[in-house]
Amino acid sequence: MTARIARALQAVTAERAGDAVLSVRGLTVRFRLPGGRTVAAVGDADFDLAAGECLALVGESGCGKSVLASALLGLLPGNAETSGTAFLDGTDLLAADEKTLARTVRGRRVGLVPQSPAAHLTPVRTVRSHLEETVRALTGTSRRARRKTAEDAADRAAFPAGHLDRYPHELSGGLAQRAATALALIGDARLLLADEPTTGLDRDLVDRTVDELRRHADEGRALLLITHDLAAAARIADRVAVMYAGRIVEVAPAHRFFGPTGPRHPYARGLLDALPDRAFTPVPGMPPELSALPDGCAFAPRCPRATARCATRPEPTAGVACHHPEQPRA
Ligand SMILES: Nc1ncnc2c1ncn2[C@@H]1O[C@H](COP(=O)(O)OP(=O)(O)OP(=O)(O)O)[C@@H](O)[C@H]1O
Repeated sequence: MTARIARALQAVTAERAGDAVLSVRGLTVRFRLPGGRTVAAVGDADFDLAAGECLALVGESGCGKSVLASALLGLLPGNAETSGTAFLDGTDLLAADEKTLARTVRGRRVGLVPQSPAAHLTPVRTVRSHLEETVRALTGTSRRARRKTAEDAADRAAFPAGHLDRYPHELSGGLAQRAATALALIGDARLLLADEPTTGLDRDLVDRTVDELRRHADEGRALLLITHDLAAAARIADRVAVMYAGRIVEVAPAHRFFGPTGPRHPYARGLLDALPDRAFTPVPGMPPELSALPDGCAFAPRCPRATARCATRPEPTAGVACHHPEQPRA
């Protein structure tokens, strides 16, 4: 049996055992470019997400976080090639056909707070109309109750009631973000993918938004929070997955990741040390082009701990893909 098949079986087992709402194994996405080049946007991602759990997916811009979320919803463009498995309640999202995804997955079993909310709103409809239409499509709510359900969703996402009759072009970035969050909460999906749900919000609204997402998870749903905002991740995540150049290089419990022990992958340490309230020291250098990844560890050229051994790619061991993981700080 190949390692890949063994991992897919493991995913089905985890999901059947009821431990996982979502069980992802070997998720790989490549984009074909003109001239035969390829972009390795996501490589061999493995993770599980349980009911009531929030997993924060963090990493520098362009490392593949949004592509991973789009793959789970079957929203990748035609030049993408996807492999691996992603089981959600018995359905492999990566193998499901468009009809299944459109009728039973998107919005109903998987909610999405998209990264560019304004682009997902129809320009000629007000926010209220978006919300009420989504309530109609996703729930059996009667016409009379629709208005109230829509207003409740807006309130949960801190979208002000006085702005419900505005059109998308009349919304600030932060308001569009909150409208998108309200829309994503309506279907009560088992899995919520929130892709940068706090962009454009000030700190109070960031806290309010992520707390609402956390409450959503606490009611027995699973939340994948994709974010640059490590403070937001520290506030609500149970576990943190760090992505670098398309690969998940560490998955750690949030209390260890943000606590005195700290993460073990040197890149994860670097991300934390770059924070203004920590060492405020950026990770030197730049991430590699995803169309020209090295054979070995992609972080090695920027890594203070790299040795000749890093010319071979490290496989994840005890949650860390590194030949020279850092020792716990405490
Ligand atoms: N259709 C496409 N064709 C080729 N490459 C693509 C395509 N879509 C995305 N990519 C590439 O995939 C990589 C991962 O992009 P992705 O949007 O997932 O990054 P990200 O981690 O979400 O970044 P950010 O935090 O800025 O949103 C990027 O290098 C991007 O250029």
